[in-house]
Amino acid sequence: MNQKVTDNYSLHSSFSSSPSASSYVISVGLHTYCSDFSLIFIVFQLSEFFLCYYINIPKSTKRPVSFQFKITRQPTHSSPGASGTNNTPMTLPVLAKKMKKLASLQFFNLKLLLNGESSRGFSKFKKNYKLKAELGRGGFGVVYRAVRTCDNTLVAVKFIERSNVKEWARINGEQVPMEICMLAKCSKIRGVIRLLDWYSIPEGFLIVMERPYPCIDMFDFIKGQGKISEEMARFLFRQIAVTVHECVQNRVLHRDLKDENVVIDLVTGSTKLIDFGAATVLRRSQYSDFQGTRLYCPPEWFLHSLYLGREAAVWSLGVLLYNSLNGRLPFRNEKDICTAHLLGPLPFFVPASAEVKDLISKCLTFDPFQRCSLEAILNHPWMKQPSLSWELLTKNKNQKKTTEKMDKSDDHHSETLGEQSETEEERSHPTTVSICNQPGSADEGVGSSASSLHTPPKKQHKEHRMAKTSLLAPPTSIEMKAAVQASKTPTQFNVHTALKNQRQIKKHHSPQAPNSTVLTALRRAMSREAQNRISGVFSQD
Ligand SMILES: Nc1ncnc2c1ncn2[C@@H]1O[C@H](COP(=O)(O)OP(=O)(O)OP(=O)(O)O)[C@@H](O)[C@H]1O
Repeated sequence: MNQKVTDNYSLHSSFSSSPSASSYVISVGLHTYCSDFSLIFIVFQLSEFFLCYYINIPKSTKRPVSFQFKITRQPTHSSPGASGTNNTPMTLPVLAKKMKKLASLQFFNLKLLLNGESSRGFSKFKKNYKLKAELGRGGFGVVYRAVRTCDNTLVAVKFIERSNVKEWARINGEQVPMEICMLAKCSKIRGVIRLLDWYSIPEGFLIVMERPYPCIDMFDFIKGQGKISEEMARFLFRQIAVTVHECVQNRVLHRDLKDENVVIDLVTGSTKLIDFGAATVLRRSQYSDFQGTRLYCPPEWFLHSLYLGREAAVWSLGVLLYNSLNGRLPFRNEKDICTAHLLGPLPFFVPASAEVKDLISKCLTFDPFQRCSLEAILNHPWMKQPSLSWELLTKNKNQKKTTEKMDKSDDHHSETLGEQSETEEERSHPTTVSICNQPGSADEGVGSSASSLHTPPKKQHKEHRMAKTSLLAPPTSIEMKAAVQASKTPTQFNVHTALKNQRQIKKHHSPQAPNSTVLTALRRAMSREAQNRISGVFSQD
């Protein structure tokens, strides 16, 4: 056994047992949390065993220190069936499994004991912020409205489960999800949502961000308008493109650029890029991993499972701009993404200038090496045209309606997290869907299928994107083979078979949408305060 228990602790392989085999000693390496406790003694009951932690930490230790678990069979109790025969202790694998489960939670309490109250623990969070109702959710996180109690600043709090974190980084020596690190790196960029704070709880992380008020995400904004004018699209897109360029200059690649990840301040019209959950450090070489939204993903990913950072960002911006103007995505599925260029220019469902069409086609160039650069987007003639002010752009009735709606909706969300029932919570979020091409899913009627590229059906003309996309796991090699095959031989049979196969695969690979377990985790963390108090009693001993 040599298992990683948490990011900060590891169980080493040294089991030793007494001659009577009635007790074990497990040595545990403690890598980070060193404080000036000299001895801590805690007892837990594990099945028919008592588990004792002996922790001996010299004062001001800089090096990793170790402590021991001693597991002793209860003298009064013996259960032959459960884990062995009389006088036969649990088998090592069973014991190790139980230990691992128990240890991951107990280590968190241990950290509190060693360091006193953590400055990034849940009780500190509770002291500083008042959590309110849910604001939005995606594939990997739930975002809550909250208020900073000291000055009533409105904030958004995103909870991400530890198990959903794919990439880690370090801030001041502490291991954090890459999302926090990337947000911190972009904290000075005006168009990026500002990271205010973050907290670590055993189940995951709480990211505290600024929350413009009143605000709306761009998906809802476009949906509310049906479509937005070219002037409005320019006003918003220019800010987004500048922000993406600035992120890249800070060596941050967002990798999930889409309307759902842009928040619009309805008073000023300024846009804020959110959700750095798929972000990573920008590099010159190609990437072979992807966690973003597939309908915004460039063809090279589906065909070669590789992409270059800047080039992929330009493609996503092209999808975003097309979507802003048309109220629908340009591609319905991977096959569309890989084959649309063979079928001529993309259809437009609204009148659009030649300049904006030119910019979109330059962003959505099939060959990444021929695709325009981020700088070329910023210098494109369409981007250089003067735009109206936000006040003038929003003077029409529709936009006012959206603003008023947002004002009211915030008033409605005054209930605290503890008061919100789980059924209410589930009812209020029926829109998160997978991007599998299920009938009635987000992609049905969104964008253009290969067959509809030249002759858009009249019915589609009035349809708008109704539901948000969600994150999906990267395609498997089978999926990619299917897409490549489909792009090479676009006959109805192959396409149908390939997509059917992909659907089946996706069923297994889509991450589970967060459900009430996330909320339960938060509630559990709230009640942990009580548990910590009990741990405090042990420390006094
Ligand atoms: N700082 C914020 N201010 C206002 N609204 C926000 C903020 N952060 C997130 N939201 C809302 O919450 C929604 C979900 O947030 P976010 O995209 O970060 O979650 P996610 O789980 O990573 O989503 P996805 O699966 O789309 O990547 C957003 O679409 C937006 O509506």
